[in-house]
Amino acid sequence: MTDAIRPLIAGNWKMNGLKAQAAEFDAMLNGAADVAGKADLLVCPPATLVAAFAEKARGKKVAVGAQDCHPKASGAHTGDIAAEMLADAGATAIIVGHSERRADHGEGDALIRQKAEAAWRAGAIAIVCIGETQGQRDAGQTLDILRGQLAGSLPDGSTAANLVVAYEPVWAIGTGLTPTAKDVEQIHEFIRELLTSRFKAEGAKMRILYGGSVKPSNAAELMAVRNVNGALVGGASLKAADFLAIAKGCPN
Ligand SMILES: O=C[C@H](O)COP(=O)(O)O
Repeated sequence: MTDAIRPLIAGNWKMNGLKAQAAEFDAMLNGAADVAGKADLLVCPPATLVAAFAEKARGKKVAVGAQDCHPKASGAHTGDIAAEMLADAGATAIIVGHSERRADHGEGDALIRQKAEAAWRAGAIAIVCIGETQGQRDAGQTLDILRGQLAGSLPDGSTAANLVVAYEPVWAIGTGLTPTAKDVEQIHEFIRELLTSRFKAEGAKMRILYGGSVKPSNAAELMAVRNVNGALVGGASLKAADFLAIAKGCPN
């Protein structure tokens, strides 16, 4: 029964956040108990803040994650960060394949799959992002794109415990635009069918997050959609009040 899946509200701070923003994270920690009945909370700050946030979050109801990792565990890869390093800093989940990494760094499905496996190797959950661009949507290619990204990015061995899928239409990210609830329902149902077909019972239990301009004013409608098991939140996750309000919007 997919309806019994506990929602996850994950905040992706992207390339935002200095030590001074720790006060906003403190406010999230303070407010988390009020929304704990609604959803699990995860904040993915920039890598520079993972260790400090994880230390603050110890014993609290907010997990700390990271936004990307290198597929290898160590080696001569200047500027890169291994999943093991992020886990060592306290990250329990790692986002991989975000559309901004696909676009800015030319990351493809095969690399993203290796990164998801790297997250597992380090003991972290992989949050694998998929989503179509505006051009692909206009060309009627959305389902083909999503099918291909899922097939290529998700490793064999994915389970409800080690993998989360985040559907993020690229045209909805940071634009204030969102698909209609009906569109989200159809696409999440399509993703669920593919997950169940490949991963059987585990696929039926996997979380499928929606991401793209989620905010307090639209969270309740989006989170009530069948097969939407939480959100991957960008801009609105930088403010504790908005992030917590989004979690409050999850159905009981
Ligand atoms: O990872 C988060 C998504 O890219 C959504 O970003 P946004 O909430 O700012 O649209």
